[in-house]
Amino acid sequence: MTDDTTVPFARMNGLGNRILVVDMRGRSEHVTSQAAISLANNPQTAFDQIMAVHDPRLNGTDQRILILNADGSEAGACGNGTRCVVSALSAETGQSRFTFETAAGILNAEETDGGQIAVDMGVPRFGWQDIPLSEPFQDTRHIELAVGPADDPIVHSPAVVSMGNPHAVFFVDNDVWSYELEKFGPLVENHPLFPERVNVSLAHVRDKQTIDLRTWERGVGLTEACGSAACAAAVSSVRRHRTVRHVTVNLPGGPLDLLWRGDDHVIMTGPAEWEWSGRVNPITGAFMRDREDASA
Ligand SMILES: N[C@H](CCC[C@H](N)C(=O)O)C(=O)O
Repeated sequence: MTDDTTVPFARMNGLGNRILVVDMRGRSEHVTSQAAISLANNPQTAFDQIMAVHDPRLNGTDQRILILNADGSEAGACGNGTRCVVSALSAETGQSRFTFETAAGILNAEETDGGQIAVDMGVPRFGWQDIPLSEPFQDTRHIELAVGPADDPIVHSPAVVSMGNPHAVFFVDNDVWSYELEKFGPLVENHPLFPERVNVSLAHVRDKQTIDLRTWERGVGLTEACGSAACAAAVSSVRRHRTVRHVTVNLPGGPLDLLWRGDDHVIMTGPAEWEWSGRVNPITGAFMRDREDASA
C-alpha cells in the first residue's frame, strides 16, 4: 500500500486523547467522513480526532490543519491533537516552533526543552452568537440550563465559551467521577440551545490553582482528555473568580498546564505520545501498519 492512493499516518495520543495524524501534504483531496468513520470503527485505529495536515494556504503559516471527530463531523479546534501534530512534525524536521492555520484561526505552537508542547489556543470568545447559542444570553458565565428534576437538578447553569469550538462547562461541588456524564452528556450535546452541538464538561475546582475535569466530547463521547475543554474550564473558572489565571487541569488521562495570559491568549502545555505509523487511503479509510512495528 505505498501507491499514490495512500498517505502516511501516525497513531498518537495526547494524555490518552486518541489521535490519528494524517499527512495530506502535497495532496489536494481531503480525508472523507466515510474514511473517518471506518477508521473509528476499527479497534486498531479507533480514535477521538483525526488531525489532517495539509499544505499551508496563508503566508507565514507552516501547515493547515483540518480536524475530524470520530463520527466524521468537523471540529474547529483540538488542543491535544495539535500537540501531537507538533511532536510528529518536529521529529521529522527538527523544527520546534510552528504556526498553523486552523478553522479556529492561526495558532502558534512550540516544543519546549523538556519535551512538553505548548500551544497558543487563541483568544476565547464569550458572546452568545460566537458559541453559538440559539437564544440570546447576555451573561455567558452562567446560562439557564439544568439537567434532571427542576427542583433538584443534577447539574445546572453551565458557563459557555468558544475556543474555536463550542463548550459548556458545569461547575460541580462533588467529585467529577460521581456524575453519570455518559447519560446526560449526549442530551446536553444535542440540546436545541446549541445549534452546532456542544462539548460538555464537569469541572470541580479543588483550589485556586487546580481544576478536575471530565468531558463528553461533541461527535465522540467520553474521552481521556480534551485540551480545548481544559482551556474552556480554565477561562470559565477565572470568569467566576474561582481560580487564578495559571492553573493545572487534571483530566482522566493526566494533567495539563493552562495559562490565560494578560493578552487574553490561552496557552496549553502538555505531552504528546507516538504509538505507531502506517499508510491510509484518505477516501476509503483502508490502512496498513508499517512493517517494523506491525508486530507491536
Ligand atoms: N479532543 C479535542 C477537542 C475535540 C473537540 C471536538 N469534539 C469538537 O469540538 O467537536 C481537544 O483536545 O481539544
